[in-house]
Amino acid sequence: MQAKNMALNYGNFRALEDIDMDIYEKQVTALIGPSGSGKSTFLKSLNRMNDLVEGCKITGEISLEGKNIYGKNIDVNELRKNVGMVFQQPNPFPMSIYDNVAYGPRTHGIKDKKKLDELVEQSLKGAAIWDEVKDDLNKNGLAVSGGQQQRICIARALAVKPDVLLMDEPTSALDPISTLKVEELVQELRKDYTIVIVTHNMQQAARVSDYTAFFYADPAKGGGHSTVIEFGETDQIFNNPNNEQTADYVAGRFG
Ligand SMILES: Nc1ncnc2c1ncn2[C@@H]1O[C@H](COP(=O)(O)OP(=O)(O)OP(=O)(O)O)[C@@H](O)[C@H]1O
Repeated sequence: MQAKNMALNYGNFRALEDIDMDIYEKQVTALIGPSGSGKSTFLKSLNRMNDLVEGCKITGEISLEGKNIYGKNIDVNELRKNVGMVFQQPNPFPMSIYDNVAYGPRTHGIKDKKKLDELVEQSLKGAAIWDEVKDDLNKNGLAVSGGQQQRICIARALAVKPDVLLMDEPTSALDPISTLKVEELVQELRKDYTIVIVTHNMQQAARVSDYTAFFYADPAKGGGHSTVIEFGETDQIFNNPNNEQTADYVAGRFG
């Protein structure tokens, strides 16, 4: 995916501006930056989740495989099938584990039981939770641990076979062991998916990502007007940043 001269307003509040960024295929891109620097806002722009926010206006371009996702004739349901999302709080639907994962394929018209069984198994395996739940597929998706719920949500996102997976602080509500499992999973998933992950955890960004974008709102601009002030390979951003704010932030000196 690619953002070109992208800017976003919530009403009169200019949250993001001058965003030019490549999101490389089958790589993990981490979005880091202080609270309120627009990381989630940018992430949600990548599958048009901000369409649901009244007064939100986006200019410039965000493209998926060369096609502007804000252009004419874009089917937003199709876009969200290609660009899936996992949220900060695990949010399984109040239904069985099986139905959670089969939900997306069913809404896209797949009814065949054998096909659905296959997809559910594949997706739960893809989310590294099959072994833990395979004998309990009828159990309510909310009746398992938070870490398992999050992997069920990842399986639910994988079930519609997206190209891109957006993850908004996917481990911030999880214990350290579940966090590690999700981090290991991200390492596995990057073989097949393009992943964009928002994280406040610098070690996590350094561990799981190939590229890192540092979002920053210059206080001199009086709030908002956030932009990506540095983008590069994660190693470079963490070990040899070009920008003073990036260096201070990754060293934990503010934020
Ligand atoms: N729906 C909204 N309406 C108005 N302003 C919003 C809305 N959502 C976010 N904002 C503002 O946009 C700016 C960017 O917010 P955003 O949540 O994207 O930042 P963030 O970097 O993800 O923060 P955090 O790390 O705290 O989650 C903030 O100033 C926030 O108050």
